[in-house]
Amino acid sequence: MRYVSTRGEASALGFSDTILTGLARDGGLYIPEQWPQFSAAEIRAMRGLSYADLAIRLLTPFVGDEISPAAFERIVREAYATFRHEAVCPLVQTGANSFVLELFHGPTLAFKDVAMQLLARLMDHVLAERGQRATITAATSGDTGGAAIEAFAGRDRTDMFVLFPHGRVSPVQQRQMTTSSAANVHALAIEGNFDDCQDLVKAMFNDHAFRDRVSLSGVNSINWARIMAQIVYYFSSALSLGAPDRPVSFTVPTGNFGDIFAGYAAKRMGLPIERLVIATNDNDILARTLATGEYRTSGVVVTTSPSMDIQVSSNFERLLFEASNRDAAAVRRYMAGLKQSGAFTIDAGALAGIRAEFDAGRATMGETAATIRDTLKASSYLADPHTATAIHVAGLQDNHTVPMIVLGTAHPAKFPAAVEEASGITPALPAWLDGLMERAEKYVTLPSALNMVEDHIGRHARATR
Ligand SMILES: Cc1ncc(COP(=O)(O)O)c(C=O)c1O
Ligand SMILES: N[C@@H](CCOP(=O)(O)O)C(=O)O
Repeated sequence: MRYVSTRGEASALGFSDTILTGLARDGGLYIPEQWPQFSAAEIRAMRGLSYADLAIRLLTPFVGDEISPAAFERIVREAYATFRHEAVCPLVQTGANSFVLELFHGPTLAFKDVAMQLLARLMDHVLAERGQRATITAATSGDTGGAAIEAFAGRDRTDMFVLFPHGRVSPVQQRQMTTSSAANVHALAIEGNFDDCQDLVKAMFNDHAFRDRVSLSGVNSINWARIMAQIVYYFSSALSLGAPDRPVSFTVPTGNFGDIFAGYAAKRMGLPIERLVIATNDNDILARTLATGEYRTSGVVVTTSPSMDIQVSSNFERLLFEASNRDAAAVRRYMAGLKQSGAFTIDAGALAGIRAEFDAGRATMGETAATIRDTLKASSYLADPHTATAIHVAGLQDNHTVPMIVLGTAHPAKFPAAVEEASGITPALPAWLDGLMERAEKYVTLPSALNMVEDHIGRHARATR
């Protein structure tokens, strides 16, 4: 399988180079040249497979022959053995035709673990085969950083630099990023918001001299392997409800658009999905875009679902590429508009294509709190604030004829203050995180300034030439 850039000006790459490269050299995101196809009979034959076996079956076409089947199988099995639930991503029924797909049984209690546990092992394998080292960056609004640190801590071939917005993550999220004792882990508190962190990471990739000097790589969902790994749970949950003979819909709490784009990819691969519903918090840029056709950024609002406090939704670029029939020039035009004026208008044909697949809705903080309370009362289910935004938005949809699966993206104990205020219950961290809040923290605070961040990374990265 080859991968092409959404901006059409970077060379196409194979799987291993794609995952090490992160952002394409033209600033675009890599996407497979074609979508692997699975027929209804092939999907039916996946029923009953373990999560790891399903992942091997679905992901092998993306990897191709660049990693041996035996090594890939070992990597997948090891990645999912880190999860504390036998099913890896269990599906819980919360209503007559409503389900929550729990994606938070990995080591850091967030859906990011599903992809990060796999990606870290894949990168390690490729770097070891090539005898190389890499400097890995991640911008985080809270969860990606913790998952990345957990997955990469202690790995000899990589140094991990996580940029998080100072004072804007939950205390549990912060401790997960700042208490690692691994020498290859560096937590950087940036004086700004998540979009500033993400801009810094993209700017480092676009500074080719710096990028080459430190062998820069990235594990945000700009990295194709993040999206790829997340495709599997769309299949696993739909299969358990009767796919391919019964379609399902998904509502996804959305920020950087990576998780829901994986659902779109699953559909392109043959999984019968009726609707993909984007759920936002008060940072509702995507809901507004679907309604008006104009993508217009505004200031980030601080909410009780901080991981979704995002304005610039990176993976929307992948959808724009697909919806405009892979017209890279159109994507370049949209992205130039975003850079120059913080806005662009989607062409009518592409917008119609997006609306044919997606719906969108918003949950305010008040609606999110009420949903946590009401869901607990109605179904004895305690949702975290991110999952609750999606439960609220799922309830606004009028098509209830097919099962609605809400993606449960974080454990409620990651956001105890918001959950307690809404429900009166303080969710406890699982035993394996005992003592997390008492451990000593280690991080540096930096202004949102490219030269200072590059200087810090350049001095600490072992891959620096
Ligand atoms: C708990 C949680 N829910 C939802 C999201 C949004 O996911 P995405 O950025 O893939 O849209 C995030 C962060 O990405 C998150 O950490
Ligand atoms: N919500 C994310 C933001 C980064 O998203 P990513 O999926 O692109 O890594 C977070 O929790 O950090």
